[in-house]
Amino acid sequence: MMTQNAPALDATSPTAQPAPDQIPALSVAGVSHSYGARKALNDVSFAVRPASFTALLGLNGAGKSTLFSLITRLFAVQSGQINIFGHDIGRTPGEALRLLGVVFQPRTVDLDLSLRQNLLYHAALHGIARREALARSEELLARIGLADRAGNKVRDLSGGQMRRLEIARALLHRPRLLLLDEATVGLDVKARADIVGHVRQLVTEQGIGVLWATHLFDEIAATDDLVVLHQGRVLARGLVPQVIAEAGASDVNAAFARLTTQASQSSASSLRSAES
Ligand SMILES: Nc1ncnc2c1ncn2[C@@H]1O[C@H](COP(=O)(O)OP(=O)(O)OP(=O)(O)O)[C@@H](O)[C@H]1O
Repeated sequence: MMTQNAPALDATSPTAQPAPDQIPALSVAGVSHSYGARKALNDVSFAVRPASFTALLGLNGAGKSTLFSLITRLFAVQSGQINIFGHDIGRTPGEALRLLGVVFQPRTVDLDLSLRQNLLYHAALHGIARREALARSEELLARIGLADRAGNKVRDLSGGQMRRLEIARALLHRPRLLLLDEATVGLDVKARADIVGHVRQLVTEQGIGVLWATHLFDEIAATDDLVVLHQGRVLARGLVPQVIAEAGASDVNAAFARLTTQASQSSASSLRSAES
């Protein structure tokens, strides 16, 4: 089942020139990716609206990290197209990546530097002048409640605090689209709720478009946009209540179970007919 969405969420609709406020923060259109003979993504299409929280829901191996590697240009796009606020990441990577902030699944802060040093180092990589970098670092550290720890080594922070620091770092160059790949992995319930709450505030207060990759149903809210990714394919996309209703389910958990069962049954039956 493929859930249809409001026009702004449809990456593949043949609109001529969308109005600037309708340009998706992210559009992924017909993207496939293979590692040798293994197809990790198969004709993936969806969009993230500006100032929205889009949950990308998939189990381990669904293809979430592969998709993030393509959006951030760690891998070249083999087929399909990815645009960030209308900028094709292949043809105009500078404009596209300038608008993008990323928090990867593995921890990437330097444990032996202070919080402030981590931020300043990253700001320098983005070409932000030192005085401005200092001001932005202090502002972001205050926002994540760690201003008083600015001079401490990152090693002394809790897992949740390190994640908050990584989110602050991803925001230093003031991106309009933020990708987070399983950002709450390894955190306790309270730290997870804090991180999700913080990111949701970025959407409502600063209008940032968020793509939040997760395998945890309780991180998804009724007001979110949802993309269900399973074995490299998008099984459903749309507002959460839409996806649930179209799957004939009562909640996200049940919708996911139904959609993935149907997908497994249909791939088993195509395998049987190919063999007969
Ligand atoms: N470098 C690689 N070489 C070969 N196959 C890979 C490689 N990276 C990923 N894969 C395969 O591609 C598929 C998608 O993996 P991917 O890591 O993108 O999924 P994921 O949803 O991010 O899962 P996880 O949350 O476990 O990282 C899986 O079948 C995986 O085994």
